[in-house]
Amino acid sequence: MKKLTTLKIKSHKLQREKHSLQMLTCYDFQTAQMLEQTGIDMLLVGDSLGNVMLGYETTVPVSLEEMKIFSAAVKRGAPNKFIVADLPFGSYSTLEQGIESATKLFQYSNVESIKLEGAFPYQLELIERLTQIGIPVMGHIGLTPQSVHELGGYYVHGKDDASAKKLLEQAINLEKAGVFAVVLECVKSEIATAITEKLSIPTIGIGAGNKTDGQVLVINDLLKEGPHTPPKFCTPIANLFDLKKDLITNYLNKNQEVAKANVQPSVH
Ligand SMILES: Nc1nc(=O)c2c([nH]1)NC[C@@H]1CN(c3ccc(C(=O)N[C@@H](CCC(=O)O)C(=O)O)cc3)CN21
Ligand SMILES: CC(C)C(=O)C(=O)O
Ligand SMILES: [Mg+2]
Repeated sequence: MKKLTTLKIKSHKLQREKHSLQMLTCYDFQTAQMLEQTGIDMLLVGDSLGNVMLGYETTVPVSLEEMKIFSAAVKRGAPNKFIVADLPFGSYSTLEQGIESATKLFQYSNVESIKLEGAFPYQLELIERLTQIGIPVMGHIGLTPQSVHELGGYYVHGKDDASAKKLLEQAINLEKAGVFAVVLECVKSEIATAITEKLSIPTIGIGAGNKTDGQVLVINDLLKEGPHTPPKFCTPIANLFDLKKDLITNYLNKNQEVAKANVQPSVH
């Protein structure tokens, strides 16, 4: 399968009845090697790596250096996939800082594009500037986890008229600013559908119903790599945590038996 391009992604609307854009997060070399051999459209080196790879409570502590290391590893494992890397919290707090951070992440890791959260005026300007430099940008609105402390928690957005109107405006502004696609995270299904109808670029949903142009999930949630139940919008297709735990436990027990059998019984 040929690697996607921003041009192909932008024209996805023309064939959206035929194909849903499928995206999963990926953080490491070997998982990237595995996904490289699947039909997946796009990989996201999400700042959710802070949660699932590094054990941070939120995505807020994730640094640009960490994003650079994981993004470069994923690119080495999946050179023929279209890769998006998240700009982390605090790396695009001003226009100039955002340009510098995005350039560093993009150039170092060699990924195809970057993603940033929000649609405030300075962020729209940042998106315009980045696309002018040659860095494709994916937008992200609704639940923007980097703002969890400001938002006051993880919840579904677009529940009332004012919030729904704001989301639609943000999505339209992002498209005007030049994003090639936009993530709608935890957006009320009806609003996500309305945004999807309105935009000419694809929408990628997570906890936003099933009418978006594509879907993204955290791969560790999908495979249940951790001990806790994933967010309710994700139904795991496996339980790798228990599977790996049982395999290792069996291996340890077998080794103990072999070790015991090898020891000469002591004579009393
Ligand atoms: N492992 C993981 N999966 C994710 O989907 C994810 C991350 N990490 N880190 C970054 C953000 C944060 N996200 C989150 C985090 C928590 C909820 C959550 O607690 N949801 C509640 C429902 C909240 C409500 O509706 O009020 C749930 O029970 O699923 C949702 C999305 C999505 N992203
Ligand atoms: C949940 C997705 C959209 C994300 O931004 C991440 O994994 O960091
Ligand atoms: Mg993210």
